[in-house]
Amino acid sequence: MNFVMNLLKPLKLGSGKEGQSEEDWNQIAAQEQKHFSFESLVAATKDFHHTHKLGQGGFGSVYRGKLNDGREIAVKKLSLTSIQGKKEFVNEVKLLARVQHRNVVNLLGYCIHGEEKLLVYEYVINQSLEKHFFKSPRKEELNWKRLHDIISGIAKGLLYLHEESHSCIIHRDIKASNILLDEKWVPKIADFGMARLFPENQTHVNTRIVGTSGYMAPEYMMHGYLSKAADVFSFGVVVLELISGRRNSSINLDVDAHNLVDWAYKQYKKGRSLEIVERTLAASEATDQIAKCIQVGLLCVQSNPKLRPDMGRVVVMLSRKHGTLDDLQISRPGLPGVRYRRSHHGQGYSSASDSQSLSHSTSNTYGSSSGVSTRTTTTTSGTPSTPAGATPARDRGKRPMVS
Ligand SMILES: Nc1ncnc2c1ncn2[C@@H]1O[C@H](COP(=O)(O)OP(=O)(O)OP(=O)(O)O)[C@@H](O)[C@H]1O
Repeated sequence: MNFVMNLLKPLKLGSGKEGQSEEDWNQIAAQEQKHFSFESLVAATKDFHHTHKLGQGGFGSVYRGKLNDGREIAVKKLSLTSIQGKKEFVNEVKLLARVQHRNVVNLLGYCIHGEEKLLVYEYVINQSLEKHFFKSPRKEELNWKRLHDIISGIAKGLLYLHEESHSCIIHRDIKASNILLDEKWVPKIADFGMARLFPENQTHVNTRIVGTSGYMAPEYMMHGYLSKAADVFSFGVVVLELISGRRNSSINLDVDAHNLVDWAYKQYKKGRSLEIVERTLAASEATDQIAKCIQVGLLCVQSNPKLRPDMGRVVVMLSRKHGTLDDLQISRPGLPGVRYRRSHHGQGYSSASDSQSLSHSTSNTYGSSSGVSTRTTTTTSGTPSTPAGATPARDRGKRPMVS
């Protein structure tokens, strides 16, 4: 009963309200079920017809559909390798379905049909950031104002997942292809809870990935050290990618730099940070604001996770219309392949490059030399060494930290 009462509050049908009919209660209880029949999803997607397929992700295929009531949906058919029990799956989905924010893709419900487990999301029409922002030349509609709104929206969505939802959710795979855009270009973080639906002891699935090279914080990638700061790092990479129109892992930089993040930092140190700005954006008059956003991006990708701002601070910095961040010190960014060592002064990591020149580890497993954002799969035999007190990178990866 309490549970239903709580549900009523946001719907403004508060418990104190007189005349609450039984029908209302039933309706709300039914909504909470979040259950979709398999038949309704078959009908919505024309039997999962290939023309309805939106894409294939690490967790399964996604289909576009339309429900009888007119709602447009995206249905994710999870790969059958999930060994999670039905009850846990349902509990988890109900938990995730209560995660609701303007900048997070809405999970509408689920369906279990024999071995099949399906997730039903709101359909987000404008596809992913990745599909829009790395094209050259960019469309004029992707002007600075729009881009700034998108960056701020992602920051707010991440702040919500970290601090404002019922439990802290660390996404672990923030990247341009996991940010969808609605018809008004409002960004929505997708894939935010997939890992919660898979048990940690799951043996690896070929297609499943811990994170995406180029976006993963070095301390997480190299040592499995996971904290909210890992998402902050990935967010910083996305910011710099959107402003520059280049992928972090791209090797098409005709400059002496390991990747985009490294290049942006070097330009910043020389007082030439605006040189990384994408051509169409460079014409914008909001150069102060662009420069400030570059600084925010660079603050987020610092190698030492303790120096990165939390998302609350990021949101505040982005919302400040005037003023610079020049009083802030920005240290070296984290780079794949650089050794990280445990700080003597507390938990956390600092890179060898914080105090010395860059020293590359012998392993280049995580190097990005393909020019494409390479994804990294960790298997039982390939689990990175995990320092005491750190959350290990799991075989299944991407299990959000819940506090
Ligand atoms: N709610 C949604 N609305 C519209 N399109 C979606 C939705 N969810 C996913 N998609 C699209 O479906 C495709 C597959 O998405 P999915 O999240 O499964 O994989 P991915 O992000 O491409 O890869 P990965 O799972 O490895 O991160 C993508 O093209 C994505 O844009």
